[in-house]
Amino acid sequence: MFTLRDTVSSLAPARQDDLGRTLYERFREEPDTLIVPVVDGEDRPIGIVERNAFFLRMAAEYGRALYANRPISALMDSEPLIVDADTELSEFTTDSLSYRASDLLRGFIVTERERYLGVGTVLALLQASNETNRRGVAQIARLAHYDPLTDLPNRVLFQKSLTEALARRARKGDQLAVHFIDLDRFKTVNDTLGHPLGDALLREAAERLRRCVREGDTVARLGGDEFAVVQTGLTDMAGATRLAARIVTAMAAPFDLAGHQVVIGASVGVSAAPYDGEDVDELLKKADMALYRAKGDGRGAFHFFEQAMDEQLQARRALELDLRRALQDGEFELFYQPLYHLGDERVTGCEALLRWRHPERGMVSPADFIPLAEEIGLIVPLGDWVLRAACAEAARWPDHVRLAVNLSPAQFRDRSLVATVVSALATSGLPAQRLELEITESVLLQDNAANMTMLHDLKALGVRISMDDFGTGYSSLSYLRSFPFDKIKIDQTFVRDILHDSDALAIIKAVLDLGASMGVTTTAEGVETQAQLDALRGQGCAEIQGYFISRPAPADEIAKMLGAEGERQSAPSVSPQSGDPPSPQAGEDGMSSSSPVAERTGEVSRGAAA
Ligand SMILES: Nc1nc2c(ncn2[C@@H]2O[C@H](COP(=O)(O)O[C@H]3[C@@H](O)[C@H](n4cnc5c(=O)[nH]c(N)nc54)O[C@@H]3COP(=O)(O)O)[C@@H](O)[C@H]2O)c(=O)[nH]1
Repeated sequence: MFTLRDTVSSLAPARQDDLGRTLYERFREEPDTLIVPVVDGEDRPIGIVERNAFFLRMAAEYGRALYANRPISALMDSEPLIVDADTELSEFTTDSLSYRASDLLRGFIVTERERYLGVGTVLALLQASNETNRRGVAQIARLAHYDPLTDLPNRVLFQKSLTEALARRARKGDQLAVHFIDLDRFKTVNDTLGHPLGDALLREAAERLRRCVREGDTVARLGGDEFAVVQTGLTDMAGATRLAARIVTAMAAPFDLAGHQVVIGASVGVSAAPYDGEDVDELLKKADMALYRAKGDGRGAFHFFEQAMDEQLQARRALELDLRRALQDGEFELFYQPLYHLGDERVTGCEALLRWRHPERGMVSPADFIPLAEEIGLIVPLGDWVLRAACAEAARWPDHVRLAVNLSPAQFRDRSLVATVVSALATSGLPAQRLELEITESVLLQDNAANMTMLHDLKALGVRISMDDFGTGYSSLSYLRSFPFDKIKIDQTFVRDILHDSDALAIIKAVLDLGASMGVTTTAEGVETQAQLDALRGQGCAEIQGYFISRPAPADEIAKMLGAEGERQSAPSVSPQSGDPPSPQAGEDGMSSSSPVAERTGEVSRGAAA
């Protein structure tokens, strides 16, 4: 066996490029790692293989760079060949070896999740290669079926075991269960205590799983913190329930990691044969769906597959595909809802609210797609688009009208948020003082220190920061102390109840007092009636937002309304003679084709004329 050091130092200095040095440094940190060099037919090193998929992929890149004798940077952007995850290792027959070897020489990338395949491929390469590499074959062969960290069967062997167990089940006529297990807080352990302790945790988790099952069952590590069990010889599902519960209990017990007591827990999804199918892929897919539900139910639980999950997942997948396409196809648009100053009696700002005009579904509410966009990471490009489009629009409004934009916690995780805001302001020419960014306390709940730094950076630009949905979270008050917010927006649930719930009124009064004592503007959201407006005015509320003033409206209607307002000499009154609440037939703002927005906007204009 060779070390990476040997491999790298055998290369001409010009070839010891940045990537080589990176690999070298990483290897120095984990010197026990199995390293096998891969050479081409003429004994030239073309890469290395290591048990970690990251290195394997880097090795393929490295080999590609060496082969082509070009700098790595020139190759990073080229199109990689992604090997199909379902390719069977048996496909690597003698005849296909040279073909596969040439693939590596051209440079292919093994996806991170399919390590076994990478190992299998390299095995094939090694077999095809010279005597030097044959020494690595035995170790690599074991890696093709076992996870080196836990010594459990890997995904390939697991699938093979499940296939065999299903065939036995069919002969005997008994039942079988597949348990998909995902550790709940493993990533936190890895991130906070480091990878060596993360590895120790995985080894201990594997040991606990081994102790949970009976002889004849198969426990496997599928990758990362995912494990699976094939439970055989069942007469009914009670046995599967007992095993799933046993696994949850075993994983809930604290792990002792070099003196650190760590509690993580696990979620389990279960599918069963013959009820959920007789096919390996189908059973795995259904156990995975059940696991998704178990995680959604708050983790540390198990769930059996139910048909409804399949339908929900299909619907979610369809929405996800549509959502990814929608941004490219320009199906998103922005509506704006005025914020009205009760003292000045004029519109002092507008909140940008995202709308999705779907070609078949019609208007889709942001409440229905923003959580999904957050989950799949699409909120970052979508949020960028919102910021840029809204700033460009607001730059055309009168100078005293601010723009409010909602930010998701996921946009803070991206770390490029401040740069995006700077760029949106610069491109649009909107002064920073006219931009208000609305965040909820969840931004401060997650990764508090980093998010707080970003908030301070944004404030330093001159941008205003509002605390949205105030009163609905866990500890809003403590968050108010932790950051100098410019505005507090009282959640609409309190405004809705202001007239008939003394608690809601008391909370609103308290928040208004708090805002006044802190010198922070307070805005009441969701004002729908004159009576609510009067009650808020009576409590000294400065600014309101809600259907009573205007529903969210398309940009051109808002521009017209602001233009009309700007032309007025006298301040408008927001006490329409009728004082009617919006019609219940009016429909959701922007969610129907006959928008009531113009009507409500007209009402503000009518107020202006009054
Ligand atoms: N991260 C982002 N989140 C966004 C963006 N655009 C919207 N959102 C969030 O989606 C949620 C639902 O928004 P929407 O359906 O637009 O609802 C807003 C208003 O229409 C509604 N509203 C306003 N006045 C009234 C009223 O009088 N009655 C009533 N029943 N509803 C009213 O309230 C929503 C505004 O909420 P808020 O943001 O808390 O001010 C919502 O959580 C949006 O934040 C986006 O671009 N990015």
